Formats: sequence, C-alpha cells, structure tokens
Amino acid sequence: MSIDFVAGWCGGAAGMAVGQPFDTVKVGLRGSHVYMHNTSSSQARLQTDGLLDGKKTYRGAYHCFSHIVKHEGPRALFKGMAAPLLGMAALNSLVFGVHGNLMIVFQARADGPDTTPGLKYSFISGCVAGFVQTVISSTTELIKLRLQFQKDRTDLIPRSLHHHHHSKGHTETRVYSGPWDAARKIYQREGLLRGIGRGYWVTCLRDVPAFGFYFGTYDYMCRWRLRQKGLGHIDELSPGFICVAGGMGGTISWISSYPVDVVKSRYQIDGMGSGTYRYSSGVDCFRQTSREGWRAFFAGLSPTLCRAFPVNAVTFVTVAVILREWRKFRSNGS
Ligand SMILES: NC(=[NH2+])NCCC[C@H](N)C(=O)O
Repeated sequence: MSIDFVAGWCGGAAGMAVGQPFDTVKVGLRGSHVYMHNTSSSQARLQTDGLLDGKKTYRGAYHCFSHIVKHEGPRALFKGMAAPLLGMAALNSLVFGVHGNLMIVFQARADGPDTTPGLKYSFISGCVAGFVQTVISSTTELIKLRLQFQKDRTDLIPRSLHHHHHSKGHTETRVYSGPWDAARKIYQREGLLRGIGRGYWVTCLRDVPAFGFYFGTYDYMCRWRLRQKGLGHIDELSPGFICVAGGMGGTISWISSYPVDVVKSRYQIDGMGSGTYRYSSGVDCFRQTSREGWRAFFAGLSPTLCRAFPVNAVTFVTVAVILREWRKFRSNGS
C-alpha cells in the first residue's frame, strides 16, 4: 500500500531533522561525531585517508573531525551533503515502501489472517528493498564522496586570512564546484557506466545484505518483545522500544556492511580529477586495501555508529507511529 511509502518518506525526513541539530549542537559543544547523513565527512576522509599523497593525515575520529573544523571550517563537514540530502526522504520512502509491500505479499501467503510472515521474510524483503534503492543511492553517494574527498585551497591558507581569500581561493583548485557540476564532469570525463555508474555493484554488495540486517534486526527485536510481553501486534509496542529496535537495526546494518562500505568509498573516489585509476575493479580495490591490514576496513566506523543509532531510531519510530495511526484510523472508519 502507498501508506508505507508515505511513512518512509516522513521517517527519512524526521531522521534528517534529528541528525541536523545533533550535529550543530555537538559541533558547538564538544565536537562529537553525530551526523545526519549516511556517511559523514569524517567517515569518508578516514576511509580514504592516505590515498591522495601516501601519508595518513588523521590519527583517529576525533582528530579527523577537529582537523576538518580547524583547517577547513565547520562548513566543510557538510560538503557533499546536498545531493544525498535531497534524496534521503525519497530513498527512505522507497526502502520502507518496498519492504512494507513485500511483507503484505508474504502475509497473504502465510496461513490464516493473523499469521505474520516469518523473520526470514523480513530479511528477504529488506534485501530486495536495499537492492531497489541502489539505483538512486549509488550515484548520489558517488557524488557526495567526491565532494567530500576534495580538499580545497582553504587547507593552505592560514585561518586568519580565510575571509580575504574567500571566493577566489575556493574555486581554483577544486575539481568540482557542487553536486551538479560533479555529475556533469563525471559524465563527461568518465562516461555513463564507468563514471556515473561507478561502484554500482559494490553498492549492491553493501546494501542488499545491509538492508536485510536493517529490517531483520528491527523485526527480530520487535518479535522478541511481543513474546516477552505477551502482546499480539506490533502497534502495541511502546515508541521507546521502537526507538531501541530501530537504533539497533541501523547499528547492526552498518557493522555488517562496513568493510564493503570502505571498499565502495575508495573505489568510487578513484580516478577523480586525474583520469588515472588505481583500482582495476572492486575486487582489486579490496585486495589492495587488505594490504594495509584489517583495520583499514573499519576506518571511520565510530562516527558512523554514533550517527546511525539516533537517526534510525527516529526513522523507525516515525514510520511505526504513522502506520499505527493509519491502521487505527482505518479500523475506526469501517
Ligand atoms: N549500511 C547501510 N547503508 N545500511 C542501511 C542504513 C540506512 C539508513 N538510512 C542510514 O543511513 O543509516
């Protein structure tokens, strides 16, 4: 039903809204690492650290975060956010819409009207939903990553002089001036499949299992709670519990897919600007990265998880409340 798409849309928007002030507040107070979108600047920089000049710039998540703020200004934290930001509500709508509707299909196949489809169906529906959204997320993340990865000249100018050199220093050394410019240049320089579609299969490899675990974990926790409390329907669970289950869904999803996410980030920024490629394929990127040791596959995990819990808690609780109210409304009406 279309209500799942509407609820997903609202959930995505709410997740964004909660991520935003989190970020602003934490930046002002202590410089914690909670971000509103999928991958933060710190995450992207940590994942790809050393690829440009062969030396590591950052000592850890906090150092990376404060380094960006100090040398490039807090605005640099939001680099590359516009494209995925525009798409996040749409993406969530697609994910929750596909998952919800597949669950209805599986429900229809289950025996009897109140038999819920098994946990494995939630996992499978999540995988399918994850697959469907790659059509959008692969390219929006490609653009976001490239904007995040580029270092502009503000790096080199002393902080006190920033305002004097503002507009000029910026555009000269940058590869892309914004998301649309990036899309155009990637298409012109690298083509449609190899450029715009760069990393598509790696994105699938990340997102198919990631969204299986996303919904699988959430559903597993809800079912456990229903049994424990002797309740019959998910609408009876408290919003507080939905937040915990949603936050865990986001967390487990990111942990399970994180190494592939690192490979994806590295592979998608490869060839940027220079036209020469370091990796011949996603597999080659994996092989070369593994030479740095297993830790390379977890670079940037901590800021990712700090963001994932609250954002997905709010996303799931928003979706659940909308669906619950909708069901209430419908059953009163008839
Ligand atoms: N590794 C993943 N992409 N997992 C899916 C999580 C999606 C969720 N919207 C988030 O940004 O946290």
